[in-house]
Amino acid sequence: MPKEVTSADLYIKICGLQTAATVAACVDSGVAAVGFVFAPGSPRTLTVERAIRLAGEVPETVESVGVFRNQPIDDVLAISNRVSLTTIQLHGGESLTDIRRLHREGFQTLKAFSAVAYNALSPQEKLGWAAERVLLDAVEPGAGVTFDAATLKSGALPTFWLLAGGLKSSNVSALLTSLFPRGVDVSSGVESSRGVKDPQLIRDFIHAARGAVPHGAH
Ligand SMILES: O=C(O)c1ccccc1N[C@@H]1O[C@H](COP(=O)(O)O)[C@@H](O)[C@H]1O
Repeated sequence: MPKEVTSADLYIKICGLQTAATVAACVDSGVAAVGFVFAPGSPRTLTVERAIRLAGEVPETVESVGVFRNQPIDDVLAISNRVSLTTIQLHGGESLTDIRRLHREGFQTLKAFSAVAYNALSPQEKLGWAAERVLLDAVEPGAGVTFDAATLKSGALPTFWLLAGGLKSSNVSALLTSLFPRGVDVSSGVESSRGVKDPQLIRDFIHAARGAVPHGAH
């Protein structure tokens, strides 16, 4: 996190939402982004029809993010347009060329890498991603598993990067003040059981994350 990031501009994304109540808990708490999972095989995967209804509850000031993994870019674009998403998060082997196409189509992007995969990029490859919004995660996204975050301390990181992977209200503060990402993304850590989001756990997480950084006026 650039050291000047304050509680007002810390980017907090809550992912895997499936109900109007949890969307409202996020929006009312002033998150930067809410995530809807379209990658198949997750307990959080929702239908396009339900996502359209939920995205309709998200104000323009909050990013509506679709989460995809190794799906054809034409399909990603079709879903994103139907749901009126603002942002596309990609968790597979998608390339910078794919990212640039999504930008040309008017979407913001988040490109996820496992920390292991990101660390294994060459300096030239890291340079290619340096200006993109990148999310650094554990190897299995959405599993609530942490990774050795110290491995991120030695190499070059993009200007805008988010930390994800096993975050919860009890560990987010220490990780924010140790790694200084631009923000955080959480799914499992705000669930009462796998795939089931809890509005109070969402509020607790946001409170804990904001408490870790200097106070800033909204
Ligand atoms: O949440 C999912 O099920 C999911 C499925 C496929 C790709 C990404 C997914 N979620 C992303 O996983 C990370 C961290 O999740 P967790 O907090 O460790 O459970 C986050 O970036 C979600 O957007």
